[in-house]
Amino acid sequence: MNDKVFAKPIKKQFEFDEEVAAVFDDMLERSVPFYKESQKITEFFALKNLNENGRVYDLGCSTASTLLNIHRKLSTNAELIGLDNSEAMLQRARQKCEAYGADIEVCNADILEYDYKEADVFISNYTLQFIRPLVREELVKKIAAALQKEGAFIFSEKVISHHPKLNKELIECYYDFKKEQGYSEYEIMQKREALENVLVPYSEEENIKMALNAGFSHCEVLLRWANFATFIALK
Ligand SMILES: Nc1ncnc2c1ncn2[C@@H]1O[C@H](C[S@+](CC[C@H]([NH3+])C(=O)[O-])CC(=O)[O-])[C@@H](O)[C@H]1O
Ligand SMILES: O=C(O)C(=O)Cc1ccccc1
Repeated sequence: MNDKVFAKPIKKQFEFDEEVAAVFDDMLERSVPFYKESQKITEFFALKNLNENGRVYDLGCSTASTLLNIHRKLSTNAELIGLDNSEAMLQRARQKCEAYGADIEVCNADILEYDYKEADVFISNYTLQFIRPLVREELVKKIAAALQKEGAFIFSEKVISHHPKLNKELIECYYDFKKEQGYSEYEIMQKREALENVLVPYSEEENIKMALNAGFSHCEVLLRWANFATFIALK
C-alpha cells in the first residue's frame, strides 16, 4: 500500500499508529534515502559480530524487516529479539515472522525500561531520534552496559548540520528526494509539521559523542547520504 497518510490535513503529531503501520514498509522505503542499503550494511556488521548461540536486539524493530533479513542469512544458532512499543507495528511483525517461519522473539516493550540480557549486537535504526534528548544518552549507556566486551551497536539516524546554510541545503536536498519518490509538497510539509518536536535529530558529531560518552571505545559512520547516517559503535 502506498503511504498517503499526510495527503490530508494533520489532526495530531506523528504517531506509530495503525494508519502508519498499514503503510510502513512503503513509507520507510520512500522516506529514508538508501533505506535498503542501510539495512544491508546493518545486517552485514550484525552478522559479523554475532557469535554462535549469541543474541541480537533490534530496538524499535517496527515490522521486523531487519531481523527477518538477518534470520535469512544466519548460519549459526542465535537469539533474535525485536522490541517496539507500537502494537500496530508488532502485529505486522508477528504476522511476517509467522509467514516466513522465522524464530524471532517480538516484544511489546519500552526500550527505555526493558531489562536487557547480555548481547553480542544491538541494532536501533531510525529510533533514537524519537527518544527525548534528556534520556537518550542514558539509553545508549544501557545498551553499552548490556553488550558483551567486543559487542557492536549499529544505529541509523536522521542527522542535522550545525552550519546554518548547509543544514538548510541538506533539508532541501532531502525534500527533492521525497518529491522524486512521489510525495507532494503538501505531504512533505504536513509530515514536517507532524514530526516537529517528535523526531529530534542530532548532528553526526553529537551522535558519535553520545556513543563515546555512553562507554563505547569507538564510533564512526558506515554510510551517510545528506541528512541520514548509519553508525557503528564498538565496546
Ligand atoms: N520508547 C520506545 N520503545 C519502543 N519502541 C519505540 C519507542 N519509541 C519509538 N519506538 C518505535 O521505534 C520505531 C521507529 S521506526 C524504526 C524503523 C525500523 N528500525 C526499521 O529500520 O525498519 C523509524 C521510522 O519510522 O522512521 C517505531 O516502530 C516506534 O514504534
Ligand atoms: O524526516 C522526515 O521527514 C521523514 O519522513 C523521516 C521519517 C521516515 C519514516 C517514518 C517517520 C519519519
